[in-house]
Amino acid sequence: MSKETEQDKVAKLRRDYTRQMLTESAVEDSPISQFNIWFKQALSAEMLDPNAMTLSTATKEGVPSSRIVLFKGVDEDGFRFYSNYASRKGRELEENPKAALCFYWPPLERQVRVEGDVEKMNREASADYFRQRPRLSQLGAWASQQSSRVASREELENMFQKTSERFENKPVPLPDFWGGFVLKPVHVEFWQGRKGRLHDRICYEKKGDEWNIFRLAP
Ligand SMILES: Cc1cc2nc3c(=O)[nH]c(=O)nc-3n(C[C@H](O)[C@H](O)[C@H](O)COP(=O)(O)O)c2cc1C
Repeated sequence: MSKETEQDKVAKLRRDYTRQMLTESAVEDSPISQFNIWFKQALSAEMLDPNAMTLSTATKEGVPSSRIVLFKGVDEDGFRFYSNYASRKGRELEENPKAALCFYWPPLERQVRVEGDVEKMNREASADYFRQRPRLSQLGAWASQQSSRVASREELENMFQKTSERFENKPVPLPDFWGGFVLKPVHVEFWQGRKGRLHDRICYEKKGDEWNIFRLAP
């Protein structure tokens, strides 16, 4: 008999989802209200980084890329996050505003998917948020030309040092290349893991000002 390889072990990794269920009649009329309920439960559950979400963007040719960013709030306008406008994601959003978000909360056996168009936040709102960031993060935003090549770690640290000296004893202002984004959802899906892979998938799709609610096969 041949020995089980690491690859075989990986292929066998799975678990059953049995904790909860989700039905069309139990969800809120608005996906934002439904998200707020689930996010509150995620915050109360034992897990690291419940506010980490995968953001997927694409070039105008449709070449996709994904990375984690931190969720910073939501209201009827959309889901908020912050980044460098000149970064890869920033450049992709400039040429193609369509994007998707994905949250995964393993202890709750839940996933939330959000799709829509992304807009830049207004400067006052970005500045309000930037003021609340720790000083080191504010300096880091100035020091890092996010997603551009750097020759070495040393170069990065030198940039940080120069930035610290530049703003010594002064408040760090909002860089013009940094700020918030708002993803305005048109499609939101709530996924609850269920037994035997018969998961619940309840979706919201925007039609005018209304949200249509329907179920998808798992
Ligand atoms: C837990 C976690 C949180 C992160 N939060 C942010 C964030 O809020 N904003 C951000 O620009 N990058 C954040 N990053 C870094 C991004 O994943 C990514 O490396 C960076 O934004 C550059 O991506 P890009 O080259 O695709 O633009 C985070 C990474 C991790 C792992």
